[in-house]
Amino acid sequence: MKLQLALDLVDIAGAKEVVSKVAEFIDIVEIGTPIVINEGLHAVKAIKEAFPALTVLADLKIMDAGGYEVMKAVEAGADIVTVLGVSDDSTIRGAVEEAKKTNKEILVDLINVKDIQTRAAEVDALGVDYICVHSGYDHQAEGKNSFADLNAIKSVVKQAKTAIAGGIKLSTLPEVIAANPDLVIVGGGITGEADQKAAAAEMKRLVSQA
Ligand SMILES: O=C([C@H](O)CO)[C@H](O)[C@H](O)COP(=O)(O)O
Repeated sequence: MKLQLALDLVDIAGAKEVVSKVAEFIDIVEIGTPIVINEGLHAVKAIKEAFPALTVLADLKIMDAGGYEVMKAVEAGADIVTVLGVSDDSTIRGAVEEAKKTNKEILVDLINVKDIQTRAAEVDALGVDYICVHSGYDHQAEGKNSFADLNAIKSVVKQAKTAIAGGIKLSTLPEVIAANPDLVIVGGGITGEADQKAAAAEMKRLVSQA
């Protein structure tokens, strides 16, 4: 099981500062959608250049033009790029084809997908690398989480790795680990802590034991 740090509410300088504290405890660093909106793909390039040993995920949440947008993210240094599960099969197919050209990976985010079991099985058949259940900020504000969704997709996903994101904290991590995803994605559960290094270290310890 791997740990991904999601960086959302910071600029490039702030992202570098957080990663320099926790790099030894994370497997993947995510350049979150809000950073890409604020800073563009320069943020992906800056973090890859500063931390070349880390796998970098660009959370573009692609909805259309899958091949082109994956190409631009990979040019900037992304190792993994996200595409929305609600997008058309042709968008996901284009993203997968483009990523495969350079041995990069695609994570499909099932945020706002209504029938997640059916869509998870469909995108699994399209050859994506990760399928992620995700309660976004707006769902989190309504008290929702994706823990049950993870169990639901695990029974239908045969090929891809599974991932979970959305409001995961140290207190809820054991419940997430019990559902056995391949990848746990944590943003505020690390970045919002007074001692980010300690939070990341403890999360890495728990995730590594699974
Ligand atoms: O993808 C995310 C969200 O939609 C904002 O772009 C976050 O990276 C993801 O939810 C993880 O962050 P936390 O919920 O703070 O753990």
